[in-house]
Amino acid sequence: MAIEFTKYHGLGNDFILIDNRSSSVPVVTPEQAINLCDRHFGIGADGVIFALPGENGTDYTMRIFNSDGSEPEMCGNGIRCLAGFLADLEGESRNKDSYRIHTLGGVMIPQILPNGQVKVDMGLPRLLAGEIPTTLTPNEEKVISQPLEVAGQTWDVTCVNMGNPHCITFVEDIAAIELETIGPKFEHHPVFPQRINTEFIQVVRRDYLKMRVWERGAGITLACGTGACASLVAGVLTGKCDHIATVELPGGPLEIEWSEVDQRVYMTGPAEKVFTGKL
Ligand SMILES: N[C@@H](CCC[C@H](N)C(=O)O)C(=O)O
Repeated sequence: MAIEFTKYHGLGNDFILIDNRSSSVPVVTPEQAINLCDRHFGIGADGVIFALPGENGTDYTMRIFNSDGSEPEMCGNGIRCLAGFLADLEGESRNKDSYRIHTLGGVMIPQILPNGQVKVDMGLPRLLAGEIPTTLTPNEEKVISQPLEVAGQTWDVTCVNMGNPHCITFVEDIAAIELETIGPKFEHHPVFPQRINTEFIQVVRRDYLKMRVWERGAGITLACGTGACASLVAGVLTGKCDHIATVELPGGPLEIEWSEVDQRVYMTGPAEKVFTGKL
């Protein structure tokens, strides 16, 4: 069976998008996703994203496999790409600029703006240790500026769940972090039973953060949307940044707001179509 796909990226965080609207079961297995994501022997991507029929009254469902075949609950850059993909699939029959998307991390609402950027209502951040999940503190407590031993060093970490789990550390200079060495040690640390995405943040100004990320199931990526949202929330919780800030990633900037009105997090950034193909 031939399967059509479209390659998209959000700030260099790249995905293979598949039209899966006629079935609730992804047409590609996690093992096949690993091969498709391979940058030498496959198409090359950080993950495979499926546009499935909506559940619980939503317009569509998004599922995603990481490049290691694991299934995360949410993907920020991916959901912007999905919005662009759905708009393309709907073509002239499209009658709205925003979608309610069911994900394993909750309902997300991407809106395609007149300038082509996509603004996503990412919902409420979850902060309790049991919601991250982490065993760093008791289940009902927040993990804000807690010490964590990783690779013989004590790191000051804050944990935020944006649909998926994140552990954020503020540092003087993100360039000095040996991400490929330390990233896997955070990801597989026993205090994170579902593994973790790890962000290192340098505060340039209260409204400008620089970020590098080691993603669970994908390693170093050029950008992570949920990670940028989680990092801004961590910055507010630790008094380091404002509620609205630009987060600069290796692939480019995202605009993030943790609304003081409705406490929801909003992310705005690009979604770029690269090419289409057939498997
Ligand atoms: N790059 C994504 C996050 C993808 C999922 C992540 N690797 C996980 O396992 O949670 C983003 O833009 O949010």
